[in-house]
Amino acid sequence: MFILNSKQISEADKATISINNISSIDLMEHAATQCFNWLHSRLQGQGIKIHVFCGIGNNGGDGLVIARHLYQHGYNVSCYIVNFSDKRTDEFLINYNRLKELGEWPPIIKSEKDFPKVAFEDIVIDAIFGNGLTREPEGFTKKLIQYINHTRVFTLAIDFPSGLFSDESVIDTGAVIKAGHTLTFQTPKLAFLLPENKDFVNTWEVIDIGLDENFIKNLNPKSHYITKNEIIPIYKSRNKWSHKGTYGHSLIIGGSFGKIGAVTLATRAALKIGSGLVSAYLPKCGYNILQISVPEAMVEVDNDAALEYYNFKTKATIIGIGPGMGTVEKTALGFELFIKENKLPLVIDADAINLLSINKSLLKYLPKNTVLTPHPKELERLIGSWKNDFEKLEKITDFSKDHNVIVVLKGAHTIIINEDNKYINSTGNPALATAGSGDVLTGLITGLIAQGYEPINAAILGVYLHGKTADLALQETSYETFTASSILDYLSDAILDIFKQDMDQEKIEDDEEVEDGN
Ligand SMILES: NC(=O)C1=CN([C@@H]2O[C@H](COP(=O)(O)OP(=O)(O)OC[C@H]3O[C@@H](n4cnc5c(N)ncnc54)[C@H](OP(=O)(O)O)[C@@H]3O)[C@@H](O)[C@H]2O)[C@@H](O)CC1
Ligand SMILES: Nc1ncnc2c1ncn2[C@@H]1O[C@H](COP(=O)(O)OP(=O)(O)O)[C@@H](O)[C@H]1O
Ligand SMILES: [K+]
Repeated sequence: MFILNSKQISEADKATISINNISSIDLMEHAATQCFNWLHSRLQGQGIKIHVFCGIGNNGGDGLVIARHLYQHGYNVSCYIVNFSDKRTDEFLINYNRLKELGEWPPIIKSEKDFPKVAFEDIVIDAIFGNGLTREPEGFTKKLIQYINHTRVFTLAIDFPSGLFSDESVIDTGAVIKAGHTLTFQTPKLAFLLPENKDFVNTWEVIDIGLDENFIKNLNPKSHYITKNEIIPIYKSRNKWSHKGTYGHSLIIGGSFGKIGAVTLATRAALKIGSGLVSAYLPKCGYNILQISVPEAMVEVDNDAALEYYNFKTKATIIGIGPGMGTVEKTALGFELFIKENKLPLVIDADAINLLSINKSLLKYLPKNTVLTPHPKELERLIGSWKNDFEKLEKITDFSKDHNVIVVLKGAHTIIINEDNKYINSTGNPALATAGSGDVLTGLITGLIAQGYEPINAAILGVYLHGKTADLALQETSYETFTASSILDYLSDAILDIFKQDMDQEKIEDDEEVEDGN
């Protein structure tokens, strides 16, 4: 799924209206009716108090459509116009009149004294600002946003939590709605997927409002939200005549005394994702541990307690390096020589990233399309600090271009950056916040590259499956009891799930839905 920026959304709106011969007012009616249906199917006519706050642009227009449907269905609704400007859009005015024709005259909010009483147990619909936000809300509008947030009432945001920009950082964090849920139009917004906006964006879902898909594709958007639809074409099925040589040889390098588990987990992961052969190269102290816990793997050893010589004989297709490796001096020196001489594709994680951060002159030796998998702290050591999440993405993009590498920034929404392209993962949950889950990811990506996946596709697929295991597990286990090994227990389910069709939950409420039109 593409992620569009604010300008691209406006262009797609306009193009859809002219290409598909649909009027702007009908597009709004269709979009906002879907929001009403969403709420109606959940409330089923309950008498709960609903406050609809409408701005004076088209986001406000959506709010007016929703308010009209709510009135017509007998809900206990109050609608208000947040008069932050005397301008009005045509679509706003048409829907304002349609509401008045029902005998409902929304009061105008012009200052703090006009704020209505909102109780914790009510519902607020936030249709104040959407894609047309040009600057931070100020004055009484900002106060209203703070007032709504202060009540801690459940807030359903239409398109955007008001005050949030789609592709730039919020500076005044006191001027953004803290939405309980956001119904956003056509595509996810980059801002929803960044940790700095966690207080404003809770859960969200995309409402397909029928913008012209060909037009959107031709915009050539560089940001992608990775869901099952993007994974299906990446997945490679197996050929009847293939053999283990077809699926490559992964070599996992890492481990140090006390951290043999990290390299063991990565080795198991490379095997479990289907690498034809897997070898591990680790300090001698880990030999028995690895041979016993992963009997399918071959093992070569270095010095006793930490890597030093990197003199393995394995002829690998791909090397995954770093888990549990440590950064002691002799390991750092050996690593430097290894990187300078290595010609094989690499997946670089953990301490291998830390060693590159200490000695950045080594970056020029990395083969093109090397995959680096930092968590935020490792990233900071590598590229320096950032002022906000958008600057962080820019810095990673520059780093990716300068060094011809792919960066997998791990997090709640892991972001994969390959030059100008961003791929943001949709799967995963806090069950993955457990020791060793990053080591497993390294093994998965390595094992996929071994099988012939392009590094970028290996990163996208590996991250998606890694997250999916935790999502599937939560149907039968708790967050707490899920460990890094559980990722591998659920890996098969995650792969099989790629080809399962999801039931459309919303279909259940079909009977309740309102057709477009007033
Ligand atoms: N057919 C369509 O187009 C469809 C559109 N749809 C809906 O339209 C929404 C976009 O509508 P929109 O472009 O009218 O922008 P919106 O967010 O309502 O507000 C803009 C107004 O606010 C003003 N303003 C901005 N910042 C401000 C600030 N800090 N403080 C004060 N004022 C500020 C700005 O004025 P200006 O910046 O020019 O001063 C302008 O007057 C979109 O999110 C979706 O909900 C859907 O129905 C689908 C079909
Ligand atoms: N809240 C979360 N939601 C989704 N994924 C998460 C969450 N927390 C952690 N993860 C995932 O778990 C992994 C943790 O990796 P990392 O921090 O390197 O762990 P470790 O060093 O213990 O192996 C990453 O893939 C990350 O995306
Ligand atoms: K809004």
